[in-house]
Amino acid sequence: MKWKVCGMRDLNNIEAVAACEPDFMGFIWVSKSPRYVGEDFVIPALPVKTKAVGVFVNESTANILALSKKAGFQVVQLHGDEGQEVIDELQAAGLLVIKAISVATDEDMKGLDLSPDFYLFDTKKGSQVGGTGEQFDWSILAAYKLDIPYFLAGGLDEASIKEAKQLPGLYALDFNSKLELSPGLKDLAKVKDIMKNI
Ligand SMILES: O=C(O)c1ccccc1N[C@@H]1O[C@H](COP(=O)(O)O)[C@@H](O)[C@H]1O
Repeated sequence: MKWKVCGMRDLNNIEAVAACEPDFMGFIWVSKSPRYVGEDFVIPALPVKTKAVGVFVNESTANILALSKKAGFQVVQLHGDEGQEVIDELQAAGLLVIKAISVATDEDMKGLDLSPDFYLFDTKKGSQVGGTGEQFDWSILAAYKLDIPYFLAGGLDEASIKEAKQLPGLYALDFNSKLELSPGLKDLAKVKDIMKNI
């Protein structure tokens, strides 16, 4: 099972979490987020195994591509209304694309007709996208039949691992706010627990 730690920002904390070698580490370029890295952030060297992910909400393709070169991420996570055209442009530029879908009911799983490299299913909560710290009803995913693998997100912690692993089509677990001491700062003891149990 692959795993991702998202919402990183503090350089010492990045280094400590990177030593646990998650498969993905996420950095949030959303100015309203308490985990926003800021426009001049450059991702420090990560282990070869760990892919850097830039997280965006309705950012322009041109800005994402410019930032991917300046900041150094190979994967993009899109949490807004981005459609196939944006996904195509980012993939054509060599980026892997994760398209986030907010889920509350079975209805939210209908009409998934995009072709990202991965979907990411996250908790729907009003107008908030991402970082809710709350889980949705995972039984909705029991009927998942698409060939596109997905990340599971939304309030995941160490206690989520066993049940989540049973889900069909699951590619990776995405940990964020439940591991935090404060926004953007992960509790290393919790990260190590996950590393051991994943
Ligand atoms: O964490 C944020 O602040 C955030 C802001 C905007 C878009 C995405 C964001 N985070 C992503 O949300 C999911 C779930 O996080 P949580 O575990 O519920 O806190 C995760 O993929 C984060 O990358």
